[in-house]
Amino acid sequence: MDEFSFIKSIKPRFYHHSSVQKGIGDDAAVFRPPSGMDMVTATDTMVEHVHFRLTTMEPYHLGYRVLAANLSDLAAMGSIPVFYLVSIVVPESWKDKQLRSVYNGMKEIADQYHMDLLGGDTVSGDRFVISVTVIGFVERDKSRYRRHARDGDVVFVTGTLGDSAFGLHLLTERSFSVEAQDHFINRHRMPTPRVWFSRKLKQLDRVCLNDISDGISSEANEIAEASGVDLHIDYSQLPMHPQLKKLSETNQKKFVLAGGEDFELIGTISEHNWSVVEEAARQTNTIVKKIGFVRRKVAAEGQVFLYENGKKQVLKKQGYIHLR
Ligand SMILES: Nc1ncnc2c1ncn2[C@@H]1O[C@H](COP(=O)(O)OP(=O)(O)O)[C@@H](O)[C@H]1O
Ligand SMILES: Cc1ncc(C[n+]2csc(CCOP(=O)(O)OP(=O)(O)O)c2C)c(N)n1
Ligand SMILES: [Mg+2]
Ligand SMILES: [Mg+2]
Ligand SMILES: [Mg+2]
Repeated sequence: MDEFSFIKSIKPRFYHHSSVQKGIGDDAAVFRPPSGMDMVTATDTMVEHVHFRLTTMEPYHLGYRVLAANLSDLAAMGSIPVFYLVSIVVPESWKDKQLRSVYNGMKEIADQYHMDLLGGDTVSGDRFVISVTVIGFVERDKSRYRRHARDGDVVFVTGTLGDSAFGLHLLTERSFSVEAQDHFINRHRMPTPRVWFSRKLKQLDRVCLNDISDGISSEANEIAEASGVDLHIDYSQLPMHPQLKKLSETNQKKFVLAGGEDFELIGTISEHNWSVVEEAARQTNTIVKKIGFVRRKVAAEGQVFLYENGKKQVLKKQGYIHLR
């Protein structure tokens, strides 16, 4: 199938959002943003051999996951997902069926949020790359910035940490005898962006949120830097699957602190508003756990301190870093 018939085949038959004036099929897409809302946009790319291998992911998972990663950024801003655009680089060896599966994976998660595919770009190249851009809306001035942490806040995190990286480890090491292995593999291939949880916080004036793509050590530091505060985190409070508790200390820390790709949220909020977080978690079936608190910074830059067995140490950014 050539580029043009492929584009025809993925063109949506209808749009969920009547604000779409022009979707796929012109030089660009056009939509009318609702009044009283701010527009939020993010983009994330997945590259073969960097973010996935076809030995550990089906094309369907690839599509699901790249959109989930983008939705996670919209969740971290407190926004409602609305539109997405997709650019692909496709090697000649790829079959039509594989490409279609990628789009089916994206559609699976897009439909959960009534998102419309508005456009993209198709080119051939020597390895598979997929880049997704998402567009969302958020009530004016209610975006959840990394700079919103304040002295006295509690620090919380959703879900459990390290599951995705442990899932990838099981897939690449082919060590398939671990209890609950399907849980870990599924968390790696089809992560859940915490969109509904973050939307339930919309009544609050201030919430600081960041999504965990690189590992909590990295994202906690991003909050500390952006807010100019210190985050104090208790290692024993970090939520983890019982299976991860059985690992050696070094391995456990590698997955939990620096594993990344969990697409959970780390946030801070005033102690006074904690009950709203608990209620949001209950209503959306999300696990949420307090893991520490925010204090005024003690050095020129905000830092993260990790407490473990009575010892306090600086927690540096460790997650996944490109262009090293
Ligand atoms: N190549 C780039 N050109 C322009 N902006 C970029 C580029 N890469 C990242 N950014 C911007 O830098 C910020 C941090 O990006 P990133 O660390 O990828 O965030 P996230 O982990 O949430 O995806 C974002 O505002 C993102 O849009
Ligand atoms: C084959 C393979 N190797 C390694 C990883 C692990 N990995 C790749 S990129 C990454 C970090 C997240 O990706 P990035 O592009 O930094 O996302 P962003 O922070 O922009 O959301 C991790 C943990 C993987 N998923 N697959
Ligand atoms: Mg990014
Ligand atoms: Mg992010
Ligand atoms: Mg990253």
